Amino acid sequence: MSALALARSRAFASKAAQFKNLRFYTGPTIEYEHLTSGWTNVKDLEEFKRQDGKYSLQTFNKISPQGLATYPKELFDVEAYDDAKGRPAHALMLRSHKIQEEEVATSVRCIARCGAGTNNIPVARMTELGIPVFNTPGANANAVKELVLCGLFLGSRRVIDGINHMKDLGEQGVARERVEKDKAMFGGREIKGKTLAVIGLGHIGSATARDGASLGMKTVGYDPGLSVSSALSLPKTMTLVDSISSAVANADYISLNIPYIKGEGGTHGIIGEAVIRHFKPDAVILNFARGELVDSEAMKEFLDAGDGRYISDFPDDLCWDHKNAVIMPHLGASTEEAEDQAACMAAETIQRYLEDGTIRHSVNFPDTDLAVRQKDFVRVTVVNKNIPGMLSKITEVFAKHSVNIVQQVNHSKGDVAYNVIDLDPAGGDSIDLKDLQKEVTMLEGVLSSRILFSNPGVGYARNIDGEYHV
Ligand SMILES: NC(=O)c1ccc[n+]([C@@H]2O[C@H](COP(=O)([O-])OP(=O)(O)OC[C@H]3O[C@@H](n4cnc5c(N)ncnc54)[C@H](O)[C@@H]3O)[C@@H](O)[C@H]2O)c1
Ligand SMILES: O=C(O)[C@H](O)COP(=O)(O)O
Repeated sequence: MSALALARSRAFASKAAQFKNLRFYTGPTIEYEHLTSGWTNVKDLEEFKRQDGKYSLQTFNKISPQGLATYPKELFDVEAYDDAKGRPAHALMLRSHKIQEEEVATSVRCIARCGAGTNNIPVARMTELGIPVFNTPGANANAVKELVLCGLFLGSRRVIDGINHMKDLGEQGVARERVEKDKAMFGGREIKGKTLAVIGLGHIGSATARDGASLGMKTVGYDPGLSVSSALSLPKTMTLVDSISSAVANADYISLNIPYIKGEGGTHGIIGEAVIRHFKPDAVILNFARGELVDSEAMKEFLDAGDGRYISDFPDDLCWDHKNAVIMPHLGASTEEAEDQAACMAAETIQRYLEDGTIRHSVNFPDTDLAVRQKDFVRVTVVNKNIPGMLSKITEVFAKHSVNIVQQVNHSKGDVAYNVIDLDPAGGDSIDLKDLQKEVTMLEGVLSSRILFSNPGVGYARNIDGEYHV
């Protein structure tokens, strides 16, 4: 185990001890239902109780064992979704698996994508259901950038064609006599001094631009949502422009590094005829972002017409066998380092959310971090629609139950708002958390609530279209 993984594992072991301490809680009585996350029929309920005291984490895809090892065994059961055979999960972890809503049980509190793109997750629907979706910004960026650089070289020199040709010659036993004559078929050009356009200057795009510049390339970039940290890391000589068409107009190499977003205003087929007509006839397009960004028909016409190249990390129905295309099997993030980093980051994000209610790296929920909960305090989290008047309705329920709120935070993002509220039970004789949670959860506009106290894996309730699921 790496030093980082070991440190994480120790930190979570100390958390486990904290949970154990709660069994010695000696404050006023707290009525607390062993909430079972919507598993209403007896068989499932029994199944869920089997996991009492632990979080259940299920995985899709091949997830790095180093990341999974950061889950303390005394707090987490980790298994593949397919092995769980319908047992409910508290959290799901995946890579490129296209997850369906029916794979997200009512017990699921969060989903983490070990990687950048979340287009394989129905994020809008998860928001409606009050489920945060996390990703791991930057965790695999270096791996992808290195493959983009590889694509840059593959696009400038006919290395793959040359290698295949040598195999043919070898089979015929004529390699030595033909090599010097035949190499004229595979001439190339140099990277230095050429122009690299980078579309999307986030973690991967900005790193690609930096390395392009250090190879002696002129760099041009386009990103309407450029973050301050990315802007500060761009090469000083980079020219920023205000449209994709302007960025690509004089580019010899074009790197796409933007997310795929379906629907109106999204990025489906963004590299279509209207943009491609601005390409230089011999431009090399590097697509290590998503296949759906490129209109295949328009790309094929471009490849047919000139000496342009298409280097892509994704299947393409029309260009896959084109002589000027190099298509790879989605290898960008498939390095040991990237897989470990993404899985460790996702695992930490999930653990912090499940244990403290903290939100970081979510694509649909606001960053939220309330100061550490004191040992005997009860933490309640509430997810609601981001509509006026919700906060006062929520706090009214707490006031009605005469509980003392000691600290709270409320943040919103898009259609959703998230509250973390700490209660001090020492003020009164008892807290009826069971009724309080039901009342809060069933407020119109509330989607779900959790009580972070007592055993892990209990205390989750959802309001699904006016029905209470615990
Ligand atoms: N091939 C792989 O294995 C692999 C691995 C990681 C990521 N990816 C893909 O690469 C994408 C980028 O990854 P990242 O880590 O750099 O993400 P990132 O979020 O750090 O950066 C994306 C950038 O794109 C910009 N952007 C969004 N829409 C744009 C548009 N229409 N035009 C120009 N810029 C736009 C954003 O403002 C942001 O700065 C991911 O969404 C994913 O689809 C592929
Ligand atoms: O968006 C991403 O992070 C990449 O496409 C990586 O996908 P993978 O984890 O399935 O390799």
